[in-house]
Amino acid sequence: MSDGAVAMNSNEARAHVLAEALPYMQAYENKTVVVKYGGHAMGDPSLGQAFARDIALLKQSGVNPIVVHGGGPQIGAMLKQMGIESRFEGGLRVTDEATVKIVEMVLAGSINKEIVALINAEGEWAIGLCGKDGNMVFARKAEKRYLDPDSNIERVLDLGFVGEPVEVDRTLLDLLARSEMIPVIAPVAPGRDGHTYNINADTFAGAIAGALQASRLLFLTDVPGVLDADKQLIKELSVAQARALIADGTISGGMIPKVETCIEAIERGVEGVVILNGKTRHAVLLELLTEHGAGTLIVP
Ligand SMILES: Nc1ncnc2c1ncn2[C@@H]1O[C@H](COP(=O)(O)OP(=O)(O)O)[C@@H](O)[C@H]1O
Ligand SMILES: CC(=O)N[C@@H](CCC(=O)OP(=O)(O)O)C(=O)O
Repeated sequence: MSDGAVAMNSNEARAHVLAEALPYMQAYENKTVVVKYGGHAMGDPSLGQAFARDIALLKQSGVNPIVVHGGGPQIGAMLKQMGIESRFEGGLRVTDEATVKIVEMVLAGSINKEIVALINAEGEWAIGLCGKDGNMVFARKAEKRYLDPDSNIERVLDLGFVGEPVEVDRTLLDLLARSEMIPVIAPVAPGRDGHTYNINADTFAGAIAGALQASRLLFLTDVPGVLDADKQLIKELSVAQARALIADGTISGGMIPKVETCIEAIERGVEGVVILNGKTRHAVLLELLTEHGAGTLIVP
């Protein structure tokens, strides 16, 4: 085959892909898509680059992408280096005063700027923020209640400086949506009490998506989606089914805040919420711009 024929074929293939993607691109034009980029989905540099390319392409296609990132494993590694042990309750990191400083340093510092740099390298203008910037998010101390099996009395777990977002001011995000900038947000926010709070990145992404009435909220993690007791992917999950899987223990650990956030986001009016594997190259584009959505779609 001549070089010309190869070029023709690859051009044809590209045209075919574009023609298929066009209706989806048009459907998302000027729409907000919040992408939660989990710490487990990061790691491999070429995957990070592919992720950044997807976000840049969305912006270039007229979509308004907003990245909220995590970094749980990276925080764990830094704490370990400093001789601090990580402890989780119901998927949330118990966060004392020393820990919250490291959390802010890792999330709003190194990870945030790495993602900003990756998107900028794709020719776009990313801007790194956390809840503190532009008074975007205020949090309050999280209250996790549980039933003490010995006394049958409801107790409150003290997780230290773990917060839950209670106020989201969209002024800055609305301003950025009208600009060339792509917001990349770390899940750290102040409280009205003057403390800094560590917020689970899923919960934070849900609050942002809810406040903006986003068209889509995507959770990029390290598993194909929500798995059943036999480790098989559940393609669609109703709110009632999701609650039952949490109650019977099929959904555990970090998947609990993720699924709870999906439920809340749907209740707040986010149009579609998907949990999918961020380790699949170009997972974001494949999910949004092709017919074959991957992962678990949560429906009312
Ligand atoms: N039913 C389930 N289906 C899929 N993953 C689950 C389930 N129950 C628990 N998990 C765990 O949840 C993890 C994803 O949550 P998390 O570690 O917080 O991810 P991320 O860092 O991407 O937010 C999976 O790697 C898996 O170990
Ligand atoms: C309160 C709480 O647990 N905060 C999380 C924040 C980071 C996060 O959520 O990161 P992933 O999305 O990678 O899990 C933590 O300290 O690990």
